[in-house]
Amino acid sequence: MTAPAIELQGVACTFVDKHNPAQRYTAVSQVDLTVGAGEFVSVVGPTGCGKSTLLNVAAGLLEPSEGSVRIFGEALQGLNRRAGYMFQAESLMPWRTALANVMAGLQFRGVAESDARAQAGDWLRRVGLGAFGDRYPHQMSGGMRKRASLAQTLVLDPDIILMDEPFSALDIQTRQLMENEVLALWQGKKKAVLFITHDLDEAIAMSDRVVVLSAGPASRPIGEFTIDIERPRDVAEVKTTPRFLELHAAIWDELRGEVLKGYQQQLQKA
Ligand SMILES: Nc1ncnc2c1ncn2[C@@H]1O[C@H](COP(=O)(O)OP(=O)(O)OP(=O)(O)O)[C@@H](O)[C@H]1O
Repeated sequence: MTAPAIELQGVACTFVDKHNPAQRYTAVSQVDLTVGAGEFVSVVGPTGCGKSTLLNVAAGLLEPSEGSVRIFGEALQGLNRRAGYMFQAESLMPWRTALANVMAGLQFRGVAESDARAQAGDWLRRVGLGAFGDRYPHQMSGGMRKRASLAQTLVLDPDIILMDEPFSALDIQTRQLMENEVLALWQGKKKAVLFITHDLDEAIAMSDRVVVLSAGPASRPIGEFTIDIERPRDVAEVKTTPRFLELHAAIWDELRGEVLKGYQQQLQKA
């Protein structure tokens, strides 16, 4: 049997309070989470519960205070070099064109310039930006910049893709286009995806499995749902199917109480 692409076991992350170093805050605790090779898993949960923390642990950007992280069966040490990331924030370098941005990762890896240029051009075409390689980020729309970021991530051919609310800044139509494009690309290559989102509709429409986190502190998975909706999917169409609505109701039932708790905590903090 192939080892899971990502396997978190008994993970806890405790932070020191910035304002009061004597205080500790345990964001997540007792987290077991796996993503199989080629599997698309979304994590949903109330605001501030620790979704990004878990993604950072899987990326090797944050060492957990407890527990273990295995990547394709091997203990993760330092950065996860089998993973590519796509975060909410802009990842493009403003002083580079779209093509130069997509080429950059390959060049850092020592790929010859002509080869890097050809591969980057190929990925720009695949994300619909073939004619825009010479544009700078400020000359592109938000959707185009996201496409370029996607090409920038996928050109490195990672076995694992980590996505933290990558489309949350986009308008709904552009967002649906991007979601469908990601699904089509994923369907072709079947990478393992760990996808963080606030949006339950998006999580269900995209994923093979949705994991629900409890409200913090010491947030942990409290529910796991297999999304048995056939593929290929169109994210807009799938939302009108009876099975989608059934799954949505079941997951929301689990999530609602936690969202309310998370909201109360935010109010108390404010
Ligand atoms: N480096 C850090 N130092 C201190 N506290 C941190 C640190 N990183 C995260 N936290 C705290 O851990 C908790 C979880 O944060 P995280 O960003 O993982 O949540 P999230 O679920 O991704 O949030 P959101 O839904 O708002 O994006 C929050 O209370 C946050 O303030």
